[in-house]
Amino acid sequence: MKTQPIYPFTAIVGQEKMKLALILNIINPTLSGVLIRGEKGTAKSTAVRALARILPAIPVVRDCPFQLPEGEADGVCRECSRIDCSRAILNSEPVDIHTRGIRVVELPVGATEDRVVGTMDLEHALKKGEKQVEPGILAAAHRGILYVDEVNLLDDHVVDVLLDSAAMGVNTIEREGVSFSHPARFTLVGTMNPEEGELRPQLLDRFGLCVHIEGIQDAEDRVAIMERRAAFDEDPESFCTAWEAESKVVVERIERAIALYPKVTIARDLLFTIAQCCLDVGVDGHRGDIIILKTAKTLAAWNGREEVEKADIDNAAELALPHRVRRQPLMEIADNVQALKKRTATR
Ligand SMILES: Nc1ncnc2c1ncn2[C@@H]1O[C@H](COP(=O)(O)OP(=O)(O)OP(=O)(O)O)[C@@H](O)[C@H]1O
Repeated sequence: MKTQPIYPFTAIVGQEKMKLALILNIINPTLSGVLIRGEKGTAKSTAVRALARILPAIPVVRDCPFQLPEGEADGVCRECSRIDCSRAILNSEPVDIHTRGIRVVELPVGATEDRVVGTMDLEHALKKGEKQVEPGILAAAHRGILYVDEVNLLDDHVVDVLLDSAAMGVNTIEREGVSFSHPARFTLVGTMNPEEGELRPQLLDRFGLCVHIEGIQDAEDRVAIMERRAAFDEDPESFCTAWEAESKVVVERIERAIALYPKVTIARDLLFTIAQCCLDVGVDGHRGDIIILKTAKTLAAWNGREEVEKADIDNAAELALPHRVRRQPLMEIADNVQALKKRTATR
């Protein structure tokens, strides 16, 4: 089946911070996702779909509702009696593996906890002694990107479940003491317009990175957006071909960074720099410190280095701190660390 052309990632004008936050989460999925706060129509969903499109394809057992590759399959398949392929895997029969692109799964507005987590048919379990599982959105999102538009309008409990899975990489479906777990490792991207209500600080804190996004103010760049979009709509295939070489450069850089990340080191005095930065802006808890450290290492890898520099910490703090700072009621979330420091100094 021919895939629909998607507006290319590299053709997105500006919005560098958002693009970088997305890329860093692809390189290092333990960054626990990105929250994109701000205006509508600023290429948020375009960027996510476009990034997924250029990432290397992955092997998946055909029709597996848990998106498993063959090697990861056994543990889950033993209990996934509903699916024919699991029997084949357990009997060491050949299974049909296919290669497909990274998926972007969108969480529908008003999704319930059952829809997100999945459900189990208890009657079937009691009668037949087999777990009959109805996989949820977290199963569909495994090894892909979960895009949650207007995350601030979701039920708090559902957001909690999403953030738990994003942090632990596992989802557990539980009914009356019967439980079923499956891997659920995905890049979580939440978007929200703060004018429509804030997320609770406890939930904000669990998004690894946060970027503020607004419409581009430069007239020339706005013209570039119009021209590029018009060119894409007129002839999507030629437009994508024209941007292919640039996309390849980004993908190769991501692949090099993924390979380099485990080798990245940081000098101990820079850990003190991170700790002091978090103390200066008044962060609750320690997630901020830990995420700055991981982000700084990921930035070093993205920049082709095996050692973290002070600039990586400054850039990481811009992405990891704005949503983690203690605020007074009705105070807006600051979008840069300088503003945070100033605010703390005048308290
Ligand atoms: N910086 C940009 N570069 C290229 N195209 C852009 C840019 N900003 C917006 N667009 C274009 O504007 C349109 C809206 O973008 P998109 O749907 O990605 O916005 P969004 O931020 O996801 O909006 P919403 O919050 O309403 O879901 C698309 O046609 C997209 O190509």
